[in-house]
Amino acid sequence: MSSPALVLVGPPASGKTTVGTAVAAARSLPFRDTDRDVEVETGTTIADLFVQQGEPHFRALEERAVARALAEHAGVLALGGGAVTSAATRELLIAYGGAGGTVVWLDVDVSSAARRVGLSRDRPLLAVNPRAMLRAMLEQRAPLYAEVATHPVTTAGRAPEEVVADVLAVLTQETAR
Ligand SMILES: Nc1ncnc2c1ncn2[C@@H]1O[C@H](COP(=O)(O)OP(=O)(O)OP(=O)(O)O)[C@@H](O)[C@H]1O
Ligand SMILES: O=C(O)C1=C[C@@H](O)[C@@H](O)[C@H](O)C1
Ligand SMILES: [Mg+2]
Repeated sequence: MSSPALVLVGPPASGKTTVGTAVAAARSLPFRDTDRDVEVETGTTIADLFVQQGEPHFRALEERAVARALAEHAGVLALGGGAVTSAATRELLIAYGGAGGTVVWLDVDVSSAARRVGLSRDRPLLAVNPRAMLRAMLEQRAPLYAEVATHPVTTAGRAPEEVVADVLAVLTQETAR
């Protein structure tokens, strides 16, 4: 059993994969992404899982993947954008944060997120009217990210390098405590 050096939460296109990969490289830590874990476990893509099995099935797999990664991954862990919609996952994250873990919420505004998503079709929930979906997601989920986060970090209008520097500073500050 181990626990992550850092957990990243945030909406789609907030930069979890981009920032998480860079932070992990800077600290020589392994990077893990629960979306990827679910894809490896099922041998399919998240987009196909949504279409073929439905969102509730994906959410159940995601809940298990998050619990497993929180228990065994010692590096940087990025969660799927909607992972915090599970009360069980929020409880695990709050316990991890309470025990000294670091949960960074990468916050983003609707316009930046919409621009970053562009015409990508990899995100099933954003396949139709991405801007309106992002707006609703950001509004509904902000309190959930806030509930589990130990450190909010804004990414709106900021280059990935700036966000990476902020997250590294959070880690340095937490290690010194
Ligand atoms: N701070 C930033 N400024 C501008 N573009 C960014 C920033 N962070 C990430 N991006 C770009 O936005 C896109 C989405 O980023 P990324 O895949 O890291 O987000 P994510 O949070 O992992 O999304 P998902 O929840 O879908 O996995 C990528 O093309 C990335 O290069
Ligand atoms: O925001 C969401 O609900 C999602 C985000 C992605 O990371 C994937 O987990 C999936 O596309 C659902
Ligand atoms: Mg990602």
